[in-house]
Amino acid sequence: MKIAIACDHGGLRLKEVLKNYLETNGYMVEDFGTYSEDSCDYPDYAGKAAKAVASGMCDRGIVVCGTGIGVSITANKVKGIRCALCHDVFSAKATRAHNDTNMIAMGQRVIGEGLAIEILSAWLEGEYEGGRHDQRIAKMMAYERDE
Ligand SMILES: O=C(CO)[C@H](O)[C@H](O)[C@H](O)COP(=O)(O)O
Repeated sequence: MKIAIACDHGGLRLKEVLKNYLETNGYMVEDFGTYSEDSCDYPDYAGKAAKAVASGMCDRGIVVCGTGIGVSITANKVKGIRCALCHDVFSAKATRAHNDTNMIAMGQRVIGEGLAIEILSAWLEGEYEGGRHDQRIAKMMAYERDE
């Protein structure tokens, strides 16, 4: 599985931790930056990762900023993206099972590294349940087409 990852200056340290976890566990990682703690604008980086997932270049995406909010809003503006902001393991599992999310967002200023890794691991391993959730996702995605 190939994973797109991106952050702003407020998420750089956590992005590096998550990237290291992914590479250690056999995932391919495409890092869309940022690469330093110099102040920058999160849409520039979260947008690139989201487009890589939407185009099929990457299978899933992870975005990190201070709160996770700015990067998740940005990612969800890209057609085909369902990005969940998760700061607990229950939500990470539920959003794979019910929402079939293809991206996850986290905030470096909100949670610690150990919890972030547990959340990421649960999300990566989580399976979409299908069934009653199919029609809900279809209705959600229809808003992209203004239906
Ligand atoms: O987008 C955010 C808030 O929703 C992120 O937390 C950013 O990382 C944050 O806004 C950056 O703030 P800074 O004061 O420029 O470091």
